[in-house]
Amino acid sequence: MAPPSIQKFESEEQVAVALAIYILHLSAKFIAANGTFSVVLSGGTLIDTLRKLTEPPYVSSIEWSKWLIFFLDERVVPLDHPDSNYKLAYDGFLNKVPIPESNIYPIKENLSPEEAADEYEQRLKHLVANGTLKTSPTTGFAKFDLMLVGMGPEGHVASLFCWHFQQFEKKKWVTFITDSPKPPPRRITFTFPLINSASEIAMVVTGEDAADAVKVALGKHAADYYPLPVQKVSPEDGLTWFLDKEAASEL
Ligand SMILES: O=C1O[C@H](COP(=O)(O)O)[C@@H](O)[C@H](O)[C@H]1O
Repeated sequence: MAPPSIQKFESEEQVAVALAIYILHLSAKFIAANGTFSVVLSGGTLIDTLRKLTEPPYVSSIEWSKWLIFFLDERVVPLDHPDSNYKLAYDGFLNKVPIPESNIYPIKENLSPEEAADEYEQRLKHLVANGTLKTSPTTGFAKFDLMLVGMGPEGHVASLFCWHFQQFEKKKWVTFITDSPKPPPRRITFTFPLINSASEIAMVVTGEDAADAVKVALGKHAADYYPLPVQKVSPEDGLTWFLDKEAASEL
């Protein structure tokens, strides 16, 4: 993999604009190549940073009907619950753009975390089998076009946390956690082999709370310590960090 591109901006507003332009170009590129654009969303602050895509001039420059939307991790709560990443994404982004409902893949409700993870993994495998999603020839996992990944202040990504075994999963595509250190405790999450099979990953990190973990991940001593989950993000084609001034303040 090529070294990551690290893009630093003066403000979160500038990150939002740069992210919209980056996504717009990838959307056009992948739709021209495959006819669709498969996008995986994190929850958290990332959703607000996508706001420029819903505004002129970007909103009318995208073929939204070709987008396919998946969720990098999800809290095992009803889809209309305030903790649901689907609800966050729907209220903040998805209901503002014309992506067909049938192209959006939330988790199934009323299942245990283990059942919800297995069901989502089976659905992804079915979408690979019927040609909706591509497969990585190197890993055999689904190969999403773009993952939009946020990071918690202690370096977690998706629902893969420090000191929790889910970050070491090698075979499953989607796994579950019932004791997440960040509430709510019951969640499902993509695993690192699935995350790292993506073509492109944008690590979108803003705010001073993230500065210490950004320093650990990208600073000159990054290789000296036991890696944070975020340091295991390593997609097949391209990794781009979008940082605002506060998040990059310790670099
Ligand atoms: O719990 C979660 O946290 C991370 C980071 O969220 P942020 O608010 O610090 O940006 C998020 O990426 C993940 O999807 C979410 O479930």
